Amino acid sequence: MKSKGFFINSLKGIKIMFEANPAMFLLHIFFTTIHGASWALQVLFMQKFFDMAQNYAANKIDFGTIILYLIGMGLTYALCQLMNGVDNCHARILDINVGKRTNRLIHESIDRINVVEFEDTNRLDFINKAINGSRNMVWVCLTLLDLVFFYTIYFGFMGWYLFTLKPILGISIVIVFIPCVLSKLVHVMNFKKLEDSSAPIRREYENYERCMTDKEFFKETRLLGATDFFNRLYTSSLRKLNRLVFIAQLKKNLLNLILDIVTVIGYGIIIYMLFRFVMNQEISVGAFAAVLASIYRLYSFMSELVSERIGWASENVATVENFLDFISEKNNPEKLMSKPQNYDIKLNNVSFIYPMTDKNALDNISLTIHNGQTLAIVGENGSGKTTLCRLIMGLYEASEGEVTFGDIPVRYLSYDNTSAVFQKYGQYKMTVQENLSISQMDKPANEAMLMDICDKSGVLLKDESYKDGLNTMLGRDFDGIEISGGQWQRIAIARGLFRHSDLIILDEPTAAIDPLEETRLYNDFINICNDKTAILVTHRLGSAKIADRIIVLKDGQIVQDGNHRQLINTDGEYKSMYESQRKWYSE
Ligand SMILES: Nc1ncnc2c1ncn2[C@@H]1O[C@H](COP(=O)(O)OP(=O)(O)OP(=O)(O)O)[C@@H](O)[C@H]1O
Repeated sequence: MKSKGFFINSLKGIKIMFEANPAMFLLHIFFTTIHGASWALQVLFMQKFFDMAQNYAANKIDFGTIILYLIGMGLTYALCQLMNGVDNCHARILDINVGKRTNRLIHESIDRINVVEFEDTNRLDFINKAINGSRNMVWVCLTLLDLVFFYTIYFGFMGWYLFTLKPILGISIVIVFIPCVLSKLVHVMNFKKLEDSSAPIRREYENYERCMTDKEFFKETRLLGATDFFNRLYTSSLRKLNRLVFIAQLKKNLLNLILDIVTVIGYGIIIYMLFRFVMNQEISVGAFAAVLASIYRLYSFMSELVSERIGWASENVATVENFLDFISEKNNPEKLMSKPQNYDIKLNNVSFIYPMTDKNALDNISLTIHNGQTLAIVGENGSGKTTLCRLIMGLYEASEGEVTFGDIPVRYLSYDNTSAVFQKYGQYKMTVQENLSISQMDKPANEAMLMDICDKSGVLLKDESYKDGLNTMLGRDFDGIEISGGQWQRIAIARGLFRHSDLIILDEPTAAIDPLEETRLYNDFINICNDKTAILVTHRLGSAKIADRIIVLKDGQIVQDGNHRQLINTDGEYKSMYESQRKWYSE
């Protein structure tokens, strides 16, 4: 799709900035305008002061008058510095203020998208850029606002001022600045090329660095004695990157040198012209001094605008466009309907394919799960168990066929009254109580109930590690305690059990839990789940026995369906899996 460009995206962003806080936005425009005008005023006062100083030397004015002009010039200097500070500081305050709105917009948009989109790396890339865009938006928009209300005022004034002094001065200054603008533009373009070509190498060496230093990897890397290996790979990709940067820097510096020489020659010509004009009394001494002092300022504002401001904005405007596109997407209607009473869950010829893959993860599944039933789903790795659970929860939409609760398609239903313990569960760095009651923070927590759930899930609050009971902070990030993988899993189970639900899905909830506790938990599940529909995914077939019904998945299809007794008496997938696990324990 064609990019909408800097202006259109900035205008859209400016609308969001205005809506976030109209008063603050207008105040910023006011400050920026005064800031631009203050530099123009300074040039005028400087000319006046030097002209008056000449008059004073010729005894045309008294000392008091020249002092007044000196004070006036000092005040315009002070105003410039003051407005510089106020403008910059207010821009930061505006950024924080608008940030509240952009953050909310991005979080609402993320909440609206289909969960399956997180499985698509292109889409993930887009979302990450949109998140960056939400942070960059204010600064990209401020570039446009400053261009209009600061730089245009200052450059416009200087153009007018020089032109009225001597038209040739105005024109020469523009000509002298062309090499400066060109060099900055070439630099920005080269930088972009360098970024594009170095991005994969950068990813490569960051990956090798992570393999040596990241908490997740470094123990294994050290144990395997692979540090040297990664170090070599790291050094080699760093060398490639350095070479790219060196060539880009060399080109940039050579170009800068040539263009700087052109600019210096141009300066020399302008100063010579100024000298001639003042000697011929075509311009005043004050105008000579004011122009001389302003050339440097003009140059620095020009290079700041082109290389820093516009350069940065043009590099980042694409992320702002992603942000604006993302927040205007309306792809996923809000799930609003409540579930019907005593519903059966029906899957009618359901198939599902993950984005960017070409094979169905689930293939033409038809299944009815009766209200209140406990269903175990078993099968080899990759047979589709987790995917089936996600479709039943309504997190993913079927590619073909339909999942219904009663007669209502699951995509129209809210997630209320559905609870789950995920295979990859969240480790929220919060207190035990917050971890458990995260699904109903708007209601006061029932402490007795929380304690009971902790007891049932094996979260041993009396244990000395949970020194503050329910208020114990978990995770080192916020000075909490570190707990083991199995203990985190028990917290996740407790969270799943605490949530009020008529459907609970447990996707391998006990993989990290010791066998004794696991047996106790499964025995308790029967009681905990007796008034709900429960779906349990497990690799340990001994625990599948507690279910009323077991289905066996293979290559995305149901290959067996029955209770433990029926399946164990039938030659098939379940019996062979069960026998092989049993042998492991009995031999
Ligand atoms: N994010 C994904 N993107 C693409 N394909 C995926 C993704 N997740 C799973 N798959 C594929 O879908 C199929 C089913 O995966 P699923 O995770 O549902 O299996 P599973 O039975 O739960 O496996 P396990 O027992 O290992 O947890 C597999 O072939 C897997 O490769």
